[in-house]
Amino acid sequence: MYSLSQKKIWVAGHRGMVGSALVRRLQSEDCTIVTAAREELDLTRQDQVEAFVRAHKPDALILAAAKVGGILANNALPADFLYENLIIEANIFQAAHRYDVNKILFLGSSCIYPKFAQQPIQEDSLLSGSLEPTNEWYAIAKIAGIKLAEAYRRQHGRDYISAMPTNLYGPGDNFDLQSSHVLPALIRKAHQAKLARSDEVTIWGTGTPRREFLHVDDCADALIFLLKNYSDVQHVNVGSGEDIEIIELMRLVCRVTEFHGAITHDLSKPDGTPRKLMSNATLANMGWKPRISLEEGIRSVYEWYLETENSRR
Ligand SMILES: NC(=O)c1ccc[n+]([C@@H]2O[C@H](COP(=O)([O-])OP(=O)(O)OC[C@H]3O[C@@H](n4cnc5c(N)ncnc54)[C@H](OP(=O)(O)O)[C@@H]3O)[C@@H](O)[C@H]2O)c1
Ligand SMILES: C[C@@H]1O[C@H](OP(=O)(O)OP(=O)(O)OC[C@H]2O[C@@H](n3cnc4c(=O)[nH]c(N)nc43)[C@H](O)[C@@H]2O)[C@@H](O)[C@H](O)[C@@H]1O
Repeated sequence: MYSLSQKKIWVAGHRGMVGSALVRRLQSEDCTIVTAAREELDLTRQDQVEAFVRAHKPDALILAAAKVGGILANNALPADFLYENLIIEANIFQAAHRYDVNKILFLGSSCIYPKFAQQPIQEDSLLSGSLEPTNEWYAIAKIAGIKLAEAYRRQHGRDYISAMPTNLYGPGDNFDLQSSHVLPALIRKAHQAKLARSDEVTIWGTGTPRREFLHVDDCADALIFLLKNYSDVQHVNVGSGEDIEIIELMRLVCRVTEFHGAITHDLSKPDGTPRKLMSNATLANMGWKPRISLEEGIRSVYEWYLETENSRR
């Protein structure tokens, strides 16, 4: 058991969707939260990362900073997704070890697993097959992050661990229709179609791929649970244990947003991996489970979207 009491915890990426959920969750712990905005600390710059870690000497850090995006952004910007994520990870692990930060929680993603991995995906299917081409650049960088945690543990005895969250959603998500993940895009599209009194709304691809979703507040809770209770070389899946077809997800979003038109398909856009439901047995066996149902989560995010709509335009 790792106690957070009186500890200094650096949340790297605290302005992002996951980072801000982690800050909310850590506020109920007896710890000091350390943060730095990108303007004062660019994590792609080794000198800046070293100076920051040397100056602040956190007891632990959670790496929730990354170049992140949906299927189209991943496919369109392979160099950015590979380079930025690799260098952020390399800088942070190196500086943490150099200045004696003994605890890191690294965040990967369910896209690290082979495109046709057996479902539900067990942690040990990593590197057992080919990756999904639309996100292999990001996946390779995330696999490197897992291996950095493993390597520093093996070579230097560091307590560095990795968690693989499934597709996340929640307040603070990116609603840009080109670069976002599917759920914020569908909420925005359905809402805009309702306002425009349109007869239809368009989803990308066939609608047959299945995805697993977890509310970011459940994810943050699971991550703090792991930080406190887990110390091993094996990365841990963080998911809800349930998945849904994209077309069904759109129907659910239409119900929540009260858009009653038809759903059409843009087949020029990729489907990506057909299914990536992760096994959540490792976390469940440790006693953690999610609390927010998908419908409840979508309703609360839609409320958040409406409240913040004006500030986003
Ligand atoms: N969203 C998902 O569905 C999902 C699923 C699985 C895993 N994850 C993982 O969760 C983590 C966080 O994702 P997220 O959804 O919260 O993404 P996000 O909302 O885009 O947040 C990423 C954060 O990283 C910061 N950042 C990126 N590059 C930086 C740099 N060079 N220097 C300083 N800060 C930098 C961003 O800063 P700015 O605020 O300045 O842009 C932002 O605060 C990532 O590791 C991701 O792989 C996310
Ligand atoms: C969690 C992240 O998942 C990402 O994969 P992935 O689930 O396919 O990424 P998403 O962009 O969430 O797309 C999931 C599925 O939803 C479909 N989809 C339907 N309509 C839309 C839409 O309007 N916008 C978007 N974005 N999708 C849409 C999309 O074609 C794909 O089959 C990876 O690229 C990342 O690397 C990361 O792992």
